Amino acid sequence: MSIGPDDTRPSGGRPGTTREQCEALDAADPLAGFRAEFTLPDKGVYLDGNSLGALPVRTAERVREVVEEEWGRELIRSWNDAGWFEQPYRLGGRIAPLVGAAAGEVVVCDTTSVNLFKVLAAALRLRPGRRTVLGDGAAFPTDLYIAEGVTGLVGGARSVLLPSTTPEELERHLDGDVAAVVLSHVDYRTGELLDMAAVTAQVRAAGALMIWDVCHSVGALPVELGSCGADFAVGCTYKYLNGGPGSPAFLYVAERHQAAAEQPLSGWFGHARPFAFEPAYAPTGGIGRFLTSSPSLLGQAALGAALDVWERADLRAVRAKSLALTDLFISLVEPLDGVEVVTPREHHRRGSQVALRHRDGYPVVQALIERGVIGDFRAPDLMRFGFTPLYVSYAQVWDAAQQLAEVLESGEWREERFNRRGAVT
Ligand SMILES: Cc1ncc(COP(=O)(O)O)c(C=O)c1O
Ligand SMILES: Nc1c(O)cccc1C(=O)C[C@H](N)C(=O)O
Repeated sequence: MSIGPDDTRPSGGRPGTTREQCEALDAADPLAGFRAEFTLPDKGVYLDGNSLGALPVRTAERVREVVEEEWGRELIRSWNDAGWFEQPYRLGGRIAPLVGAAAGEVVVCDTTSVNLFKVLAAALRLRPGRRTVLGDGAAFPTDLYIAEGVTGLVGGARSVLLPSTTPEELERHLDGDVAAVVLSHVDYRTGELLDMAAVTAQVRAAGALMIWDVCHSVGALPVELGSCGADFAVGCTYKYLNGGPGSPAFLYVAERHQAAAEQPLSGWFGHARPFAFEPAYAPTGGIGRFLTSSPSLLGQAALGAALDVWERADLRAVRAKSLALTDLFISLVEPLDGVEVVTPREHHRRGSQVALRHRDGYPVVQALIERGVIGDFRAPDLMRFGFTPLYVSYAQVWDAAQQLAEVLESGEWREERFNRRGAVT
């Protein structure tokens, strides 16, 4: 089977775009030049940037400089001379425009889970008469585990999981006991994008605080934490921002909360006078009070190099291409037998990935990976494909859809080696 206009489509199926048309789209793509800024396999299509972003070409050199020059040659002097102390703030300031925040509202530190622990605990303290934390039962589980952990430490607090995130369901649960709501801007499985402005307004109207997890939207689309009125947010940098495996995460605290917010991981980097070595904790002003420990400088160096690319990328162009790539992929794969497109078709409800339900999604993804098309699988039956506009081309989307059609048509995914459940990512 092949995809393209010569196919016999099931009724309702749209005629496909040809590969030549995709090549023409690539030739006119204003973001095409960014591809050369990443190290990518010569062959194949990488559609897993929603899990681990690709390696920016400049990263290795920047990390080498920090290792050999700042650390190796300058040693301890680099804390002051190379600006190591300021790095969490500086990187936060560079992420701020990508999430619609002011520079002093974002800081880079720790991991998404740890940062969620900090901001959720701070939110509970800001709403002392309230004890419920609402989360989405289908959220990436670490968020739910952290909500469980935080509420477990606060007398009388509880974590309640919503069966869905519709406005009606939220309304049903938003009573006077809800202190905070934690939701993902883009769902890690389905790719569904929530209306940040509307949800935030609804939550705040009920007197609760809104905490967004923007792991799957930062770098994929413009995020507007400030104008949407978000109270707190957390996000990772290893997906669309391309900071590297396990790269440091970030957190956002709206300026209006910074003076009163108190987070429980009160380590010395959040102290007003860390080098006075005082026995009692006294938080510093501003976003800095959300720091805990010494920054991980090598990880931060890699993130800095990745953010250099973002200085030049126009997020509106990224969003436009992301929607075009996902539209293209959906139109090419929706007629395939046994495939159900789970990701919303409406642009305003879609992030930058496409999730396809297939009964045998796991071995199908393994067979695709062997052919060089790298996506991933999320139980029980979702094949996930992430589209990163800085380095995925239209022709590659066409090739990936063609490979999927061939895998399904040939039935090669039935081979025993694709059905061994070894891989975990
Ligand atoms: C929505 C979401 N939140 C959090 C995480 C992970 O957090 P951490 O950086 O703590 O591993 C992920 C994926 O890894 C995620 O998809
Ligand atoms: N963060 C990951 C990791 O450290 C290892 C493997 C995968 C991941 C992921 O990013 C999973 C991802 N959050 C997801 O959307 O499923």
